[in-house]
Amino acid sequence: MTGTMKLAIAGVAGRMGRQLASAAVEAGHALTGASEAPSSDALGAPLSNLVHGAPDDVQPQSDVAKAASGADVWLDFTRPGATLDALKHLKAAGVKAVVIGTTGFDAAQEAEIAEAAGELAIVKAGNFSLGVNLLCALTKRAAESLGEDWDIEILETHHRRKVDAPSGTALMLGDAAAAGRGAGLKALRQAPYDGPDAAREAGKIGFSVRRSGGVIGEHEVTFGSEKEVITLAHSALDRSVFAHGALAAARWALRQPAGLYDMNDVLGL
Ligand SMILES: NC(=O)C1=CN([C@@H]2O[C@H](COP(=O)(O)OP(=O)(O)OC[C@H]3O[C@@H](n4cnc5c(N)ncnc54)[C@H](OP(=O)(O)O)[C@@H]3O)[C@@H](O)[C@H]2O)C=CC1
Ligand SMILES: O=C(O)C1=N[C@H](C(=O)O)C[C@H](O)C1
Repeated sequence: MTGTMKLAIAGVAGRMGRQLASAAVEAGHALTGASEAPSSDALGAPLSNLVHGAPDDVQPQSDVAKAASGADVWLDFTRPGATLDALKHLKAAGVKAVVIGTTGFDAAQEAEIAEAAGELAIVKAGNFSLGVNLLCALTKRAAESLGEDWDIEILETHHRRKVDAPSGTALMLGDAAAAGRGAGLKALRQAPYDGPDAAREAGKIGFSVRRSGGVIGEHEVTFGSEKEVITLAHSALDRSVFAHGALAAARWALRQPAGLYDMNDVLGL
């Protein structure tokens, strides 16, 4: 499918919400609706107040059904509770596809998303940038090639306002590394290094987290043996990379049957 998509953006006043709205306007898509938290100052004000070039006659709503009405795609980069609440209303509102960028879901919440994918085409990713998705493929490949005597460690750095840790991207990289070792991350995740008995366990995948100022997102995977270290890394220099990836995912999802997809499916990686 080419041409204009009808889009609704959840959490439109947030960092990613604004990026998504601005990328959608730039690409000529129709912004038919937007949501915000019940306490948000942005509720009821024209979307053009938030994003240059956005329509004057669309206002952020706290009611998901109203925000989603008329949209083909719901783009959601908010908080786990908000995303799950929205999923309950989207099918009835006529939405065909959903793009979820929100991170920080627990296992029970992941299961709720999988259930919603029984009736909606959902693309969910902890990172929508091309670079990070390629980095995941490279990480899997390196983990396949290197034995347990190469320690896998993942370091992520983000801005001081990020609430979840480790980042969704770090967990994607951990999943990729674990898959390369023929296992799941649940089995291979190293307990945090903290306290008097915090030695590394052979074959485990460790995570370190930094929060600092305005850093958009930096990820590093190291494979360390006794005598050499391989480092694979990615830095996001602009949030628009996530928004452009999300719009590509939206376009792709509109052509798919109901199901749960990720960026590997969209990019054919
Ligand atoms: N997958 C990817 O490529 C990327 C994912 N992310 C993820 O996206 C999420 C959002 O990140 P970011 O934009 O930086 O965060 P922000 O806090 O800037 O934005 C989130 C927005 O959602 C709003 N919100 C909260 N509850 C609701 C609700 N019930 N209904 C509607 N809106 C709501 C917030 O409002 P309020 O502030 O008033 O609570 C806020 O405006 C995070 O989970 C982050 O990790 C971020 C970048 C890329
Ligand atoms: O919260 C953020 O900002 C980001 N979140 C995503 C994550 O949790 O990995 C993606 C990106 O790194 C920015």
